[in-house]
Amino acid sequence: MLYIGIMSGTSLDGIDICLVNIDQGCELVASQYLAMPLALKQSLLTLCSSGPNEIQRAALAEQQWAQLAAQGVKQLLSKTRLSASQIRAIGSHGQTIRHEPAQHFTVQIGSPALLAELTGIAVVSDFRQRDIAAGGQGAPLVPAFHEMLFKKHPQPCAVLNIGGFSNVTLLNENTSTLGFDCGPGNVLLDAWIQHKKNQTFDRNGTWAASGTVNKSLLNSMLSEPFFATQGPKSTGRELFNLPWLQSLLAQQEALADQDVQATLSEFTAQTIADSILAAQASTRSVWVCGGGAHNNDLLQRLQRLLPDCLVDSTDSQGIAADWMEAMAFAWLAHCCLENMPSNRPTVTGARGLRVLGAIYPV
Ligand SMILES: Nc1ncnc2c1ncn2[C@@H]1O[C@H](COP(=O)(O)OP(=O)(O)OP(=O)(O)O)[C@@H](O)[C@H]1O
Ligand SMILES: CC(=O)N[C@H]1[C@@H]2OC[C@@H](O2)[C@@H](O)[C@@H]1O[C@H](C)C(=O)O
Repeated sequence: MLYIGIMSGTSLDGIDICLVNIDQGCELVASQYLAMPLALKQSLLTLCSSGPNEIQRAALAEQQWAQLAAQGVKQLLSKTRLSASQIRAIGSHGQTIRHEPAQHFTVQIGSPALLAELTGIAVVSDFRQRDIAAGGQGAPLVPAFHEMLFKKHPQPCAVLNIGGFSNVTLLNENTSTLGFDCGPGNVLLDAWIQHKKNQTFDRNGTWAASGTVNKSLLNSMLSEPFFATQGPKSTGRELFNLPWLQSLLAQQEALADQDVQATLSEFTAQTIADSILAAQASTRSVWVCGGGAHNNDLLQRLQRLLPDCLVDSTDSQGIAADWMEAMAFAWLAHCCLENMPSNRPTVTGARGLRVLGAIYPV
């Protein structure tokens, strides 16, 4: 059965759209990336913190987001010569603009009704709400998908997504799947290079590699209480953002800009390595996906901090690192339509297994 998965992640770089065939597994058929137009990126970013007239701004931004996503779906259908009627459903994550699990809410916008109307395809969306209602974090949700994809791979292993934030799934054939957000992924690296060099990201981590890690800044970042807590846990831009970094920098001696980037890269690698070792010290392979899988500097630091593990992209396992999350949301839509629970209570802390998603039929 053919499904479309759409992910618009916390990096706000763009919308990932993929076409998959779901049978026994989940096979990637085609994909389409749409860069986020600057004005929409700015509107969405502004909605990530409180401000005037939010409801109106959110309602307008989600219409623009749905128009863009629908355009991408049409491009994908035209290049694969498929018609809307051949697609069972779209699984659309939408765009997270708030994530406050401690206050029992998370907000993803993306007007699934408009997306269904514009594409003529049923849409499954609002995946996080039921898990939150059941007392869970509502994130991360990809662990069930990783569990399905990697069940035949040697375990114990970890599947690591480095997107705006990083989250890990720990698989061990003898125990229940674990998973949690490790902390920032690319979000601070992106924010710092944007602030200092007006570039959207540090390609291959070259700028970070040119700097020197500052121990004092590193330790002050690592002392953030989020890192001392065990899972279930998830995080977002509410906690880790440019002002968070700047408030720590204000307590330091002045540092060269590239040294801050190097320290951010080391910090990101260390929070990931520490959380993998704390939760599953027996891990021997770490399969990396998400945009951070392209950051050589970050992966080298991670490999150095995890000397007993093989750290490599999921590409090496035949699973496209860039499309993992979009594929996951196609599969989550399938689970919803088949009435299959897709949260993992050991990951999110929900009271039990739940079928996730709301259906917007055609
Ligand atoms: N060649 C590269 N070198 C370094 N970093 C890269 C490269 N390509 C992508 N990235 C990073 O990956 C980010 C995008 O990753 P991704 O698309 O996985 O994020 P996302 O979907 O927003 O994530 P999530 O929802 O998991 O937080 C970019 O913002 C950039 O920081
Ligand atoms: C609330 C939210 O959007 N969280 C994202 C974010 O990006 C990475 C990490 O933080 C993860 O918890 C989650 O996304 C993936 C798709 C998940 O739910 O598994």
